[in-house]
Amino acid sequence: MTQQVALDPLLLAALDSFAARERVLVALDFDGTLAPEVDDPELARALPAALEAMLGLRQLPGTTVALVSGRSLASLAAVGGLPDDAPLVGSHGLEVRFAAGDARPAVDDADRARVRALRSRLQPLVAATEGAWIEDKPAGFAVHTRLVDPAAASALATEVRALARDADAALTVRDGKNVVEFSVRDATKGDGLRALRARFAPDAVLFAGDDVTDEDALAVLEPGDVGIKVGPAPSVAAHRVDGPEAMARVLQHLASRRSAC
Ligand SMILES: O=P(O)(O)OC[C@H]1O[C@H](O[C@H]2O[C@H](CO)[C@@H](O)[C@H](O)[C@H]2O)[C@H](O)[C@@H](O)[C@@H]1O
Repeated sequence: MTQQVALDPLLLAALDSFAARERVLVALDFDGTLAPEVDDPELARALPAALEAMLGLRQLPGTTVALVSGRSLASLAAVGGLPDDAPLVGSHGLEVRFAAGDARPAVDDADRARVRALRSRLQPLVAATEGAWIEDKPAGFAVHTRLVDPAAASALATEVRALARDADAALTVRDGKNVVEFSVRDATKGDGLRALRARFAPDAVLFAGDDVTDEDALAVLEPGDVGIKVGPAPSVAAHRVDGPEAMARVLQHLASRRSAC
């Protein structure tokens, strides 16, 4: 199926140049980029072709494959499909794991107290909205509205944003796909990608993502890097693909070219 997706010639040329670099970092958003969207985040998985290509790339010399997600590190590790030693960035850049077991606590007791206080203020509103639910993360939580009637979802998003601002003016608030996220820390995926670049010292980085928060990572790419927007939304990325199936095709092409170098 993914073999039939045609990729733009300019993207193919960029992938071929990237594949020939000695040390590369392939850093990928998860939901909406590798994994099609589903109602239950715990059931999201990368498309098999994408996972196979990532696992193949990991075996090649000078090649680091990392996931960079808004999910908590624990959630990303659970659904990501990569081995335990794969680098992961969770919580939109806040939680960083370079290798198995080296993740440091991302929050302290004061952060946890702020999260608890905020959650207790917002929880009754969420509980009163059919289909809405809260996903907990180390530095905050996400209010999911995917299964909520659209008008009610919009009203809930407005209400929880206003209540949260009133409760804690220093919060970071992010809008995602059918989700509003609150964090007591303000890291971004750009911070996460910078940390990966500093640790693995690649000659070039490829980053792909579909959502607004992925723009922070795309914005810190450098000359010679490859940025790919997944989907139709506005982006600073130089390249674009339609969705996860086309992204799987990108990874297959890259794995094939790099293994031939
Ligand atoms: O940065 P990402 O890897 O793209 O993660 C962003 C958020 O993804 C998850 O929520 C989204 O995907 C769910 C599964 O497809 C979907 O049900 C939900 O509507 C989407 O918003 C995840 O649950 C969040 O924690 C991530 O921040």
